[in-house]
Amino acid sequence: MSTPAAPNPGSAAPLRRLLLNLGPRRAALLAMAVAAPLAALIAAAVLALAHVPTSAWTWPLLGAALPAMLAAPSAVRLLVRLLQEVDDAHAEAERLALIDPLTGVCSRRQFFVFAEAELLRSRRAQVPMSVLVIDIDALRHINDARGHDAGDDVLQRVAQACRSGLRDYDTLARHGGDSFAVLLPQTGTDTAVTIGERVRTAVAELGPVAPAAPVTVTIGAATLESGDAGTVDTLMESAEQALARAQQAGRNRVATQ
Ligand SMILES: Nc1nc2c(ncn2[C@@H]2O[C@H](COP(=O)(O)OP(=O)(O)OP(=O)(O)O)[C@@H](O)[C@H]2O)c(=O)[nH]1
Repeated sequence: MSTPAAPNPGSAAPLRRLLLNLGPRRAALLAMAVAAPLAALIAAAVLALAHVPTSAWTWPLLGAALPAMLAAPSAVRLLVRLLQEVDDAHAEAERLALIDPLTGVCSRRQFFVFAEAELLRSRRAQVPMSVLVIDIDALRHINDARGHDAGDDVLQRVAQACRSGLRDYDTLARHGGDSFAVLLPQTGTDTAVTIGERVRTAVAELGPVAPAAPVTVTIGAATLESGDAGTVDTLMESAEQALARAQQAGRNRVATQ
């Protein structure tokens, strides 16, 4: 999935970089701080002209206000554009915090937000919940043999294959460089293993994506039964341990905690 390039504060000119780092609220305050004296100066000059044409203040005020009046439209346009950039940069940063830019699946951070909410829900409803940790086998070899772009392509296609094996209400997330995590709400161990097998088969059926060898994944599954004590972290640890066992047993398989 291609994503629009995010505005990069690091490469912007100093003033723009300063504004991009401000955040929308402080940027709006700064804009007001700049605009207010400008508007006051212009207003004072207009008043001086209208009411006291011969005052000693008239010509100095006009002298100061004239460049400000001439520059005002461009200054306003510039401010509006910079404020828009600040807004866009922050919207993009927020989007990147929620979504993995390479594969388009949920970010790891967002996965944990959903998992914590699901844990509360499953405790209240007294139903189990499960997670899968899906690790791509030998991605390092693919990167080394075919290059990083081929590895990226594998990651994207594996993400699509995983999605095809999941239900609409399961959440697929990028968990690490070469791994994904899946949140399976209201799901016990047997169903978690069935879904894990479906995902594993969908990936195996991709065939040889980049190198001659087909791409496969190894999956660890873990379940928090209703009534179990435990946290999202311990649940994920159990899935990681199951994954390690499946890898030791030869990869391209699903194991439970
Ligand atoms: N192309 C690409 N490679 C990545 C990305 N993130 C991590 N990797 C690569 O994934 C590989 C992970 O290596 P390992 O932890 O040894 O895992 P592996 O080679 O898949 O081996 P096993 O998982 O043990 O089967 C490394 O080569 C990383 O460079 C990414 O976003 N794109």
